[in-house]
Amino acid sequence: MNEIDDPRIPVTIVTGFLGAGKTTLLNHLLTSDHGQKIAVIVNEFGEIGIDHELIVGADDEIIEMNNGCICCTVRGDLVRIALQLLDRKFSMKGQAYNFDRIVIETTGLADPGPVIQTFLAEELLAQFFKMDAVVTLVDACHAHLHLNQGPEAQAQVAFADILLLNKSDLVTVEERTALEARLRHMNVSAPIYHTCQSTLDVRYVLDVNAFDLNHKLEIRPNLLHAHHHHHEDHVHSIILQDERPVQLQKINRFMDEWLVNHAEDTYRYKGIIHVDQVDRRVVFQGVHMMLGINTDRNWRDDEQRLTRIVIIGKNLDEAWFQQRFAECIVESTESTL
Ligand SMILES: Nc1nc2c(ncn2[C@@H]2O[C@H](COP(=O)(O)OP(=O)(O)OP(=O)(O)O)[C@@H](O)[C@H]2O)c(=O)[nH]1
Repeated sequence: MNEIDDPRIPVTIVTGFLGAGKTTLLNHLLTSDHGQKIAVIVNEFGEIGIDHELIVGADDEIIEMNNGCICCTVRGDLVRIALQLLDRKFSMKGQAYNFDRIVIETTGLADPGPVIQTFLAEELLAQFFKMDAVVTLVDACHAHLHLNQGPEAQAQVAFADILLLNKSDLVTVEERTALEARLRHMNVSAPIYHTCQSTLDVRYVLDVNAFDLNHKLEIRPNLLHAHHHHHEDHVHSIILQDERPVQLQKINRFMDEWLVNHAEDTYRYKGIIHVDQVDRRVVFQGVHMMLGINTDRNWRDDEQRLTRIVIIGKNLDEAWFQQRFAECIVESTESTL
């Protein structure tokens, strides 16, 4: 489906480690002049939430989920809340609440994967909502500490469609550059913006369709060439790319094998596939085992047909991915058969 025609309600997930600036970003989004009504879902640990007290939206609806971490115990709650919001949006009754989009702030320790999966996997949610972007706040001052400490911060970087390097007032230009290189190695496709008080033009984070790799690659084709190898982080990105067409059955087999053997370590993957004898682009994206694949528009005459796949994961065996991908490519002598 063409993203412009997509009538579904956009969902933005705001994630990031403890204290990175998530609530500050939320306030910025709620007070900026974009003319949209935002329904906010805030997930906090503990019975009594604090964050909602700190959120400034006047008209906007703030819904708290305090019964646990959004990625573990409250997935059912998330479905229920999203469906209730939907009900109110389309309700003919007096208290209809006609919001334009949802923003979900996860706890600092949440793995955003299950939240994305919920929106992809629950049929009703997938029908009415589309993932707009996962926005990950990184505390520029403490990022190395957070990233070295445990898998959560690394996973949040891996899942990001947009990375905000926040608190840039607290670090030097050299420190920022070094951190950016580290993040770029972990997540090759997310644009990185440097922010102070989580402030930036909202057009960089809302309605960007960032979950759809196609869009991003069209804007910044060189993203795929950024490659660094100088860090020890377990999370990193792999790029599979070739101008020659791939054979459908072979790429299907490759992806089956990939999901059977490597789904757990594959946080995010997105791609456009140039399939032999097919005039339309095949696009796919997924999270762990949850894969969505479809054909979208025809290749344009003025564009290079190209397969481009980005995989972000933990301890990935790049040689295996490259080799299996290479085996899917149709040699020019075969393609006319
Ligand atoms: N110096 C500096 N402080 C900032 C910046 N952005 C946010 N802060 C401060 O950092 C603290 C944490 O910001 P929050 O927005 O509450 O962070 P959070 O990610 O929502 O925090 P948790 O909900 O605890 O995970 C607050 O005191 C903010 O005022 C910034 O760019 N520079």
